[in-house]
Amino acid sequence: MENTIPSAKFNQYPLNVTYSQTKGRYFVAKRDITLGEVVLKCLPLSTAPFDNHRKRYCYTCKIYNPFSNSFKFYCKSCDLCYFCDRECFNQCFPIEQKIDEKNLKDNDEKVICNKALFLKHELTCNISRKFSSWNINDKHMKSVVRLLVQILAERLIEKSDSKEKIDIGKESSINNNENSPELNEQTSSVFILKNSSIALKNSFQDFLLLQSHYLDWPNDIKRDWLKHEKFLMNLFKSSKLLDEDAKFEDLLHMVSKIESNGFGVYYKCKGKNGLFGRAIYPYASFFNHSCDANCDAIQDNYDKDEIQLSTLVDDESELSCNSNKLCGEMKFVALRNIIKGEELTISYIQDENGLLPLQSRRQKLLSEYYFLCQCSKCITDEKQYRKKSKNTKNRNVKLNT
Ligand SMILES: C[S@@+](CC[C@H](N)C(=O)[O-])C[C@H]1O[C@@H](n2cnc3c(N)ncnc32)[C@H](O)[C@@H]1O
Repeated sequence: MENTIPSAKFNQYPLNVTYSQTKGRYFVAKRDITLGEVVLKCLPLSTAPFDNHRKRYCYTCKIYNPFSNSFKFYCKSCDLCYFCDRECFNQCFPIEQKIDEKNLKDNDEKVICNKALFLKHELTCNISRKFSSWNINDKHMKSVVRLLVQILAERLIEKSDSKEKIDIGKESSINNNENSPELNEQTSSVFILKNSSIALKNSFQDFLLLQSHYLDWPNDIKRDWLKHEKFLMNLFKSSKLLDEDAKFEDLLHMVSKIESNGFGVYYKCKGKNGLFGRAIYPYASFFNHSCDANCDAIQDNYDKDEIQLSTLVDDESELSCNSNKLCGEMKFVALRNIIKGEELTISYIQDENGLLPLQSRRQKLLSEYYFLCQCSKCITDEKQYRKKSKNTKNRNVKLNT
């Protein structure tokens, strides 16, 4: 793990990645940081809404509208990808909106397509349909696999060199390419990749470097997953998202990486937070947990209080979110002044008032994340606890003598 410290990636931020044997890789402040300062901004590698939230989540701009029953634009084939407006829909479905460049007038806006998004949908549309037939009640398992599908599609997109930029309107072979997950060169030269944010963008390789706790899983959890080995391996291999020689254990390590490093994605509505899915931000995964965290995550994109609502046709409340398309950007801010060299941490568990006792905190982290917390608060509390129980023992010995 210490060999995989990508410190150079974080040049523009006031942090470095370092390593310790007990806590793995983690962030430290490379200078003094002041309260409220942004220490890191990241874009997600992938996001997946929970099934019952998918109709209010925009596949393109990643906005969530809790006031809408369902967005009007969606993929009828998979019924999984919904879009908040036509512009977002067009970015994912460029064929229907193809513009003949010769007929384009000077003032006409070109349709800008997000090639990576288009390819991702092409690769996952079929699998998403088959996935709906997976008859399980385990919502957690289902949502983890949904996210894994999106992440594995990233691998193929990266292989296809998605960074090439070119205008839509040139001849495309996409129509002949409907069922093939193999991405040919012509396909990849047809779109503009829209990526204007300065937030850090992760890659599939970054995901692979994340920590897995698969080997620490209790047997009953392993058994639960094993029950679905045949269905899942068939699903991933038939869609070419997994290579033929991949083993189920490889898949379970990826599942564990999602569980140990995934972030809940929240919307804020009338002052309350609601969870609508999960996402993976590999660079943000260098934040270790602390029971007295000095940083917190803010997901700007989902803050409904900052997004204008406008009433559109059919009396349906829809988002007017063009100026807010942050594509799921998450930023991390300092919760207090932090001095150079101090570890930067966030909290993985809900204990806002710091009221949970040491044993409960550690038990929660062990059962949900499979690690024994070694944060400075737990170490201090543990020392005090030991001292107290030693004093009590001594007192009891004295009383008995
Ligand atoms: C999101 S990752 C954080 C980065 C990780 N240290 C690494 O090397 O990739 C979460 C994992 O880091 C380790 N970790 C995080 N906080 C910790 C803590 N307070 N004490 C011990 N280990 C911790 C655990 O192994 C946990 O599963």
